[in-house]
Amino acid sequence: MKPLPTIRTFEDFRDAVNGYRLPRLILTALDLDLFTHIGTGTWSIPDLAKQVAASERGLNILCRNLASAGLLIKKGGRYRSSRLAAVELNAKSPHHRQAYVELLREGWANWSQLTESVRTGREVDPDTSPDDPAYRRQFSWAMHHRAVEPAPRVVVQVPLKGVKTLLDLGGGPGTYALEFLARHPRLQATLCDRAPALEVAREIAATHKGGARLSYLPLNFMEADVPGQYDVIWYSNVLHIYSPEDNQALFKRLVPILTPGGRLIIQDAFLLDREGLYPAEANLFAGTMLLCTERGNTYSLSETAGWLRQAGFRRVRTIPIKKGTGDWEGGLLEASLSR
Ligand SMILES: C[S@@+](CC[C@H](N)C(=O)[O-])C[C@H]1O[C@@H](n2cnc3c(N)ncnc32)[C@H](O)[C@@H]1O
Repeated sequence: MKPLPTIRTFEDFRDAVNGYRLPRLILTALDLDLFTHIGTGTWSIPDLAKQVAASERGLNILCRNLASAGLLIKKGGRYRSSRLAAVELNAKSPHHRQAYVELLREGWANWSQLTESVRTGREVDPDTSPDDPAYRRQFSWAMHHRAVEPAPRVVVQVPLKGVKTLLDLGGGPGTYALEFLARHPRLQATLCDRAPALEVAREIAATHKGGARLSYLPLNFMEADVPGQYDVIWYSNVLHIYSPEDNQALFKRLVPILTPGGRLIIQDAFLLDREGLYPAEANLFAGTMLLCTERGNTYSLSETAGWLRQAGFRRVRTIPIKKGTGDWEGGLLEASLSR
């Protein structure tokens, strides 16, 4: 995400508040399933209006704006989809990122309840259980669609020389574990998550190069101890779901399941500056955690490093990730035990 402009003048303020307009136009296109209707065809507004059951006036304004944003291409009053819209936002395409797009769409409804969440300090939908199978399946596919691009770029930058066993803790659909396996032919990996997430992972693993070396551990790791011994524990995008206390207690419980010299590697939306304000994406993501989790937040690299040292890890360092190639900005946090 590009850095957000600082708000200094009233005009900056107005522009920042008006920033909701393009997202809202895109979400309306998704509500209308516009990119699926357009498909790979070229449409006049009257024909498209009939196809999507919308007004010509409304669709004209919508499509013009989507074209100025690059999602549609306009020529002589007719519209077609951009490559991105035709391939990744079109339900008829094999590369449709359905679950992740749906998760992004839900963000609007969640963020519209932010005032209430700030007042109460509570998530917007406390009744949805993280164990609900349908919810978990859909979320796991969303996580796969989200991670499928960054995972190979990140995994090549994680040093795993000599590592035989890896635990992907809260690994969801296994996107990262499978990339580690594909890159390291002697590695065995274990994927620990809730059972419905592991079902999705099995489906993905069935068509993946490293799938045969992946084992599955259905477990709530906050409630039960994780069995086994591992050279590396990969904890990716889970830290932010939990409170500092939850994470500190977990880190202590992970020490005995690591082999001597073993490492815990954390990937998350770390805040990087002293005041905990930047990167903007990591700060904004804390809002999503307020809205969607009971106790989650985003944390600074330095406070997380402090929890790791307290848990008994001897050396804590950042694994640098080349700018623009990470799941988030700022690299990974690696904590090692003594040998
Ligand atoms: C945001 S997803 C991240 C998935 C994956 N690690 C990635 O980076 O793409 C968080 C995952 O952690 C799992 N998780 C969170 N708390 C858990 C717990 N207590 N026990 C088992 N799995 C948990 C969730 O089910 C979900 O699959």
